Amino acid sequence: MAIKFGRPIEMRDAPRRQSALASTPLDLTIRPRRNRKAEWARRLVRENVLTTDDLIWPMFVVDGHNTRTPVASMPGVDRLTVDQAVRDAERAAKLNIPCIALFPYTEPSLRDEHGSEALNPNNLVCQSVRAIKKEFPEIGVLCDVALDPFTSHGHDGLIEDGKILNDETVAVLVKQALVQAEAGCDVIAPSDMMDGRVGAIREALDEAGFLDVQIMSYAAKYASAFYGPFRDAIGSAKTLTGDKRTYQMDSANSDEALREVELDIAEGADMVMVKPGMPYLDVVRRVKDTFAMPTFVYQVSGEYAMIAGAAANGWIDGDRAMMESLLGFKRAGADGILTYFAPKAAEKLKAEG
Ligand SMILES: NCc1[nH]cc(CCC(=O)O)c1CC(=O)O
Ligand SMILES: [Mg+2]
Repeated sequence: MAIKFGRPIEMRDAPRRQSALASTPLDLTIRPRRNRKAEWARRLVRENVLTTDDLIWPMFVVDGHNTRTPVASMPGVDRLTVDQAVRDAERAAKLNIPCIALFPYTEPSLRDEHGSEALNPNNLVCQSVRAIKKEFPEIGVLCDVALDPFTSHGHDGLIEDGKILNDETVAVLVKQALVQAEAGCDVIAPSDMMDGRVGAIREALDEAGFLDVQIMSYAAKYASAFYGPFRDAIGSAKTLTGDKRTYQMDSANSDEALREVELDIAEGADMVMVKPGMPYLDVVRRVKDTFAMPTFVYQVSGEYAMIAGAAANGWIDGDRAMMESLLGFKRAGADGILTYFAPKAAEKLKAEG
């Protein structure tokens, strides 16, 4: 079911012919439509642009060989075995996408209460980083730091008596970050929302000599229903007990986002992120205006699924909705966007020249 959207209807500069619709013109000095009268004029006054430089491509990796498994709730997104992740990294490099982000689907048998597999220097993420950096050293690789892909309970941290422990979790996250840096990761991205983890990770990275490894903190990360498809993709949807509201933020708040971002900057974050994206554009704008930091936004799995799913049904024009949503992040002040649309958007931008 293809959607047909309009051929361009442009205004004419020539005086209108006599027609039944003609009437006396309104006495308007200011007619904002003049600046929209033709594509060249719209281009001239356009305030924001999306370029390939704005994109970070998140990928899911899984054990095995030469296999791509579709994620049912994310049409167009696959789980990739390491060799296939390298192929997609090649596609990213060819498209000039600056950075990719890696998320593992961990075999259920490797998940435990403490998320021990996160510290295995040969886990899927570390294998992928090594394989990708070996073939494509010029592409940036970002690694998520959190325990949820590795825990049997699906939480980002350690649990005791039903409570997520902060400081004990931070100690494990520090080790996870070091293991990833050792594997060659360029950007450490803590997504767990424990207090104090950015400072602890920065200190440990510096002590270990990883002075140039950047930290992009998921600084204002909300407890969101839009993470559903991601949890399918990494296999934590079925195992997750309860919700993440004691560590991820309440969606009613935005002053709190500023306090969270301020702390992460003080602790050494090089870049900050707001997540999810579309329901939180106001937060992106406030963060950018307040701190003038490199500010990123994550268009999360549920946002992707809404657009890709509606497009697959022929309910919206998928390409246009994709580009409009990405430009919206730029307009809100984001310097970059983590989005599953990255390869598609980059291809479109390339084709448009
Ligand atoms: N801490 C893990 C993590 N890192 C990124 C996402 C979500 C990304 C997406 O939905 O696309 C999540 C899920 C969660 O917090 O439950
Ligand atoms: Mg915080």
